[in-house]
Amino acid sequence: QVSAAEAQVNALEGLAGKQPGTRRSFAKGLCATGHFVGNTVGRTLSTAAVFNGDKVPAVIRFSVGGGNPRASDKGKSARGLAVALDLANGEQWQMANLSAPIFFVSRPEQVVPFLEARTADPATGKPDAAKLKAFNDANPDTTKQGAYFARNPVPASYGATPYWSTNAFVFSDAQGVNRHVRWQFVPVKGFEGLNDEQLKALPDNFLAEELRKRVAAGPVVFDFKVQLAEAGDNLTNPTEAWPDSRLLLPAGQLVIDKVEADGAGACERMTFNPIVLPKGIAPSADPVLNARAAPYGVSLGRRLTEAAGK
Ligand code: HEM
Repeated sequence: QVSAAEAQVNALEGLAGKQPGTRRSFAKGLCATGHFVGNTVGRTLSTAAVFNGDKVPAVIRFSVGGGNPRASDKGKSARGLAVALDLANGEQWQMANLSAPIFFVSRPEQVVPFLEARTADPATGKPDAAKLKAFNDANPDTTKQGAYFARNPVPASYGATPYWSTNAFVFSDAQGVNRHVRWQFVPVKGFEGLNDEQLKALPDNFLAEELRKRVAAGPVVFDFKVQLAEAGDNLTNPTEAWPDSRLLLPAGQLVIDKVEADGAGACERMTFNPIVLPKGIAPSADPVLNARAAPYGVSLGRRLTEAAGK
């Protein structure tokens, strides 16, 4: 009997091929460190101690989507920003955000068939086009994230693209009011994209070195912005962004001031489990969010035991 989480991780391995010792999703990446500082808006929205205004140490990982640790940095695919904040009171806030406002499935049950429809048929070495079309036709919601990446430029830097929670969370304030939110990390210096000519001139691996150079010249800073849901917004489907007209409130900043060498750093031998949250922030009922803890654990277990040669 294979659990849903094991089946999801198996399907990620099926698509990317077995890549021992690395994450089964967002396999390519590097560690960084810095800190988070919350502000008064954060304190108004949530009682979480992370917003108290003190510097909260952050372990960070930037990544490229997919299960291949040798993926090109030039792909029209996701970039990831994972953050683990160690609060002075002993709590942790872990998150794994990506460079699109939406995710590729509405429901966890779609993950395995989505990946399988894109996996090469051993007979032809290519995905079965008819199978992919049938899946897409039956699940049009799963084509929206790909369309988002296709119409947006490839980011020039890990430090110059926004990242979204995509899933909704619940912030609780001191009066006991609960608000559904989604958050974004927005680079204070703005988005930098690459045109086709610039892309051609770059090697497949440029993001890690670019980030080291950028941070050597000065800290990379993201505004942490909280988007508030209004009545009628879909709270449980991460393929549906909320309208841009929703209030978007800056509640703090993430500062990155150190980038590790390839393969080094605290982010390597841990996972970023998005339902590890401080008191004052809770998971929403989004089924995709609640399905994330188990496969992250499965992937961590597999890669750590492989790395140990077990
Ligand atoms: C049921 C749906 C999902 C499954 C099965 C899944 C699976 C995974 C797995 C297996 C990993 C590797 C974990 C590790 O080895 O540490 C991972 C990492 C990641 N996932 Fe998901 N995921 C899901 C949903 C999402 C969503 C909704 C987002 C949107 C923000 C997301 C963003 C990321 C990012 C950015 C990472 C890399 C984190 C890091 O750098 O450690 N995932 N996911």
